[in-house]
Amino acid sequence: MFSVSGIQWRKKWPIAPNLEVAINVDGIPMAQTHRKRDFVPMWNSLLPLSAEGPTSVIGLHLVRHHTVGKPNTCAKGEIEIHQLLEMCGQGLDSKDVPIPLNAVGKDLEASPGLALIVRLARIGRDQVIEIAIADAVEDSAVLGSVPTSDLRRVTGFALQNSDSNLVSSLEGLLKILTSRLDVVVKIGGVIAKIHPFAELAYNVLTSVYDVVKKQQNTDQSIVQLVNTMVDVYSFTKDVNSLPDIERIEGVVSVIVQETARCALFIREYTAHGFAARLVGQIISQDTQTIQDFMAAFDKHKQSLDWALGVHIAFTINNARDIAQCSLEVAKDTQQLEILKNLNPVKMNSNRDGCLPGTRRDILSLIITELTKPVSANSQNVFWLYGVAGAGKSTIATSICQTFNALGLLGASLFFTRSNEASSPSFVIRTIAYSLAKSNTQMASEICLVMHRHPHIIDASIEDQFQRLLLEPLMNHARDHIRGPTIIILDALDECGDLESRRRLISLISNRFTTLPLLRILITSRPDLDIAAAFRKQSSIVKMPLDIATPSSLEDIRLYIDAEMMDVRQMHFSWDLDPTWPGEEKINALGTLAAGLFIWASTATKYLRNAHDPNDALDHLLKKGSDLDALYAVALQVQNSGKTGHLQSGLKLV
Ligand SMILES: Nc1ncnc2c1ncn2[C@@H]1O[C@H](COP(=O)(O)OP(=O)(O)OP(=O)(O)O)[C@@H](O)[C@H]1O
Repeated sequence: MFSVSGIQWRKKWPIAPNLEVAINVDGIPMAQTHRKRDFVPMWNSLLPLSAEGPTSVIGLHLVRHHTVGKPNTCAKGEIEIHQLLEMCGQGLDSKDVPIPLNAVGKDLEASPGLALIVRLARIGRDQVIEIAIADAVEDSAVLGSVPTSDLRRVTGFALQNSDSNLVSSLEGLLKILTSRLDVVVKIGGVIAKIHPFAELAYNVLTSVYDVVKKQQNTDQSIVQLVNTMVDVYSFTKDVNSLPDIERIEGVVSVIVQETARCALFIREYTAHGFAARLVGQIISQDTQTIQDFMAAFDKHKQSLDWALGVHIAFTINNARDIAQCSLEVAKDTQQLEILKNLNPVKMNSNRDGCLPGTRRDILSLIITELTKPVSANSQNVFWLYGVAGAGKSTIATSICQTFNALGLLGASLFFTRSNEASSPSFVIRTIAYSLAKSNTQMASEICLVMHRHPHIIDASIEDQFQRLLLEPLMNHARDHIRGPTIIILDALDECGDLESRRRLISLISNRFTTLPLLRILITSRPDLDIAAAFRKQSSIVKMPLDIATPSSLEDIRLYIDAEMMDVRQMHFSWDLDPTWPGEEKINALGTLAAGLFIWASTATKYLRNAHDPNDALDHLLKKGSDLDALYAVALQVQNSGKTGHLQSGLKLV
């Protein structure tokens, strides 16, 4: 057991220094306590030591870790084993013993009372395991998120399987990591941009935990990786005392995104990777990936320590940059030149995603579905359908942003009727081009196809599908067991017309389900041709976007409430009350919207652009929920010359 007595810091720190005790025996490093952020730390750790004999010297260093830079020893002491045994009473139920320390450097006052308090314990191997694991899950229990029965079960498991220390320690580490992530999921309840990633990482790691429990073998490298993540998440222990969580929001959000990506990797690795490694297929690539993740987490830890310890605004590469770092990009310029011959079109979304805090359930459901482990017979096409203006494209935009940040986005095509590029004939080759751009293996495969079939872009879309997508993906999948790559096709009903998209719809419903590695999210209105083709296909997962659910109605209310801030700002000269137009009227508008975001967005645009916001609001409430009536009110005001900005809003509708 370790604590420290007589500690007097020379400086006043804004937060407690990060301390550990490092122990060596005869100069050989033996063990260290976990790091503790406390002005007077109590580690309470059990540290197994072994020594040559009674004259071996135990060296103890009190080490301070910094937010940046190397750790330094701030006090040290030493004692011979036989002295320690005498002081402790031969180790049987021994008493606390102070080992005097000398202050080193400028951190601590030299004080005669400065000492590490230790106690000897003589224990068996099983007890070592039991204590180590109980110690490991203690943190989770402190967080209140792990029931005691779980604690006992983990310990029990370790004892029964004391030959497979590695597995049990990975299991214990995963348990801590998920309980720490649970804290972050709860923080994500407040900071919406963290939430989807934290929830994804939590769900995936929980499933890894279930797999690991059953495995007899695992890799030391994965144990180290999870250990590194556990270390990064130590900040969750201080959540209640953190000065203000917003200050570290940027760093935490990057960490959580990295964790989600890493969790997906670990799941693939533990589920499929082990068998593949046995036949020696992907070992070097995985080793590199694990090292990259460890390096990234170390970097994030430094950023976090920096943000926690130094009270300055901290700017970090945005998530996109981080994702791009590990994305395999087709760098070969020659390859890029060949790929350009695919004549891809740009159909990116330039709109905003969901207002933070809205659409949580459906976003979480879609993310979970899209990230399920890839297996030969899993469903891989997901169709989100709903009436006009329900909010499908906004959801697709959020999903696109999420997977782009995770580095898992293969292609995204946002069709719009007014854009000539929204033609079925461009779809397959644009997907192929995007996939090639994001993955070097796919780039090589597709370039090979283009070399063999120089006129492939003039071929039928069925041929293009076979040669540019199916065959390259099959070849690619044989050698690379990796997480899913996401393809998004938004507003399929706006891609061409009934006649021109007939073959594309048939291709999607009959052949896309055979594509390995890809997960495809399609959104559309339930137009007859699309509904008829997808309805009968059991391998397509159908997700209705129901506008009448309580959560949809609550989301709209949240949205209107948020938009009113803009309306008040726009009409600052009216000196509106900060709560204008009041809860009752916001609820009335929410009821009129009846789950249709397009109604809410048109109505709030109308209020923003009106001359007299009170007058406009009364008009709106009188006219009821009919969209036509809403447009009529809007046009009436515009024709009377009271607004000059409304037309653009109406065009959008
Ligand atoms: N979760 C949301 N948060 C903020 N705004 C939203 C949200 N959902 C929808 N909106 C707003 O409502 C408008 C309509 O939404 P969206 O275009 O996503 O609907 P849609 O179902 O795709 O419609 P359509 O079928 O006509 O394409 C958008 O312009 C957007 O401003």
